[in-house]
Amino acid sequence: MAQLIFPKDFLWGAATASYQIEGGAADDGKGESIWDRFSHIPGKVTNGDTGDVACDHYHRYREDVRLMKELGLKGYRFSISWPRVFPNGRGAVNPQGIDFYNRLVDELLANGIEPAVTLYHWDLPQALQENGGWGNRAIVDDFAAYAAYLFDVLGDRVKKWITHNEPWVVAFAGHFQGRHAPGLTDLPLAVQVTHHLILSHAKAVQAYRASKHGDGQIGITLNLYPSVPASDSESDRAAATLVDGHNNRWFLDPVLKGEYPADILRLYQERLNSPVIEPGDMECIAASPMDFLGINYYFQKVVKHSEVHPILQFEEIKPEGSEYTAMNWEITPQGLTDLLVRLDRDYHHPDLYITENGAAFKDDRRDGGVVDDQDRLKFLQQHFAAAHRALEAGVKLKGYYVWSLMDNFEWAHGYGKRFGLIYIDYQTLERTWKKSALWYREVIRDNGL
Ligand SMILES: OC[C@H]1NNC[C@@H](O)[C@@H]1O
Ligand SMILES: [Ca+2]
Repeated sequence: MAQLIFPKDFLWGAATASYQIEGGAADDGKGESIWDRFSHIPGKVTNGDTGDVACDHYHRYREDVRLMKELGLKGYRFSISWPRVFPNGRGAVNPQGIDFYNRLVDELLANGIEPAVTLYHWDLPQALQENGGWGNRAIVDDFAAYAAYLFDVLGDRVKKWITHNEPWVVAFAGHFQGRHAPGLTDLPLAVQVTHHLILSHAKAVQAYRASKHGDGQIGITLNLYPSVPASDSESDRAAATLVDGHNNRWFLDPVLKGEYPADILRLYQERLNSPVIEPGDMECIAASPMDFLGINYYFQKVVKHSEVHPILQFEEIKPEGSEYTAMNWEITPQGLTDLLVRLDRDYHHPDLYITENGAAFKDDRRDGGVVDDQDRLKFLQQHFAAAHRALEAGVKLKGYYVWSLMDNFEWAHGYGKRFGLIYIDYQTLERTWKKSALWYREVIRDNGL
């Protein structure tokens, strides 16, 4: 019998994303995405891995839904490949592309699994990137039109929508650090991209409210983490505040309070002359309240002051004696509790979903026909317990999607980093259960642990 019982109707789920699992990168009329382009540039992705085939979910989705059913998932979070639906980003729809998502949604519903759809999880149509992509303000209307089309076609059956996945990563990994598509290294541009992402989120929310199927829930997913000063020195505490502003508050404040945080806005506008905010933008953002906040949680960060960059004056440290995942991320379950309690306190008690939490480990041990991933099972156990502590503190946590349903393309790391509850053999595409999946099935059945 479980000791930690979760609320009735708590939504236990798992998450994936289109470019990471679908494959079929040029099948049935799909257009090129910026990740198709980026992953084929030599040196960008470990081992030269690409999403050409991935888990071949595009062809194997019925088998994968069957696995979700066996897992007992209540919900499944997945993303739609914009260029599979609009090969050129706008204009003509690809009927075979939207047909795939219609079939997937119907298969989920037929198996009693609630779909949660992410509109954008990084695979922008390459045709739009040719026009400047997220750096060109015209993208805001393209995104709103793309969203409105999906609300119209899928909105009768899909009642949970997420506009963006991790806008910080889209903006800064893709336009400043250069380690993600489109591989740019321009900080003022990255900040301008954050504004276009947030504005496009607001326009999509407004399009949802205006759509004939707008009776569901819509939100955004942010990658958030507590930032802890490495010492109690003034400079380290200032660095932690800067990281909290740069990674967390810059996104939380506009989507939940309708304004950018003053400290970060001043820093960016004085030092970067960015973002350009046009008259009416902030009113539009403030006038587009959402129904829930999605949180992707993996770690907390310990930061110290650093001159490594003239503006982003912080550096992460890796505490001695801690446990780390295969991504070299410190394992910090208490950070999840602290984050959830903080969000509840500082942002007026919003409905929250953990839209991603999970870990990569080597997954190189077998126990009979099952992958013996005790480290992932323990990671999830600790983080589910941490979420339960937040529930006990009154946080309105409504559900938890484990990242990920299956091993998949981990962006610049390729296929070498395995986050799945289900193991993928990339030679045969065979799916194999891991012990963490068998354990998760019990948690869902008992609604607790
Ligand atoms: O790094 C693990 C995950 N993090 N959030 C976004 C996903 O696409 C990643 O695979
Ligand atoms: Ca518009």
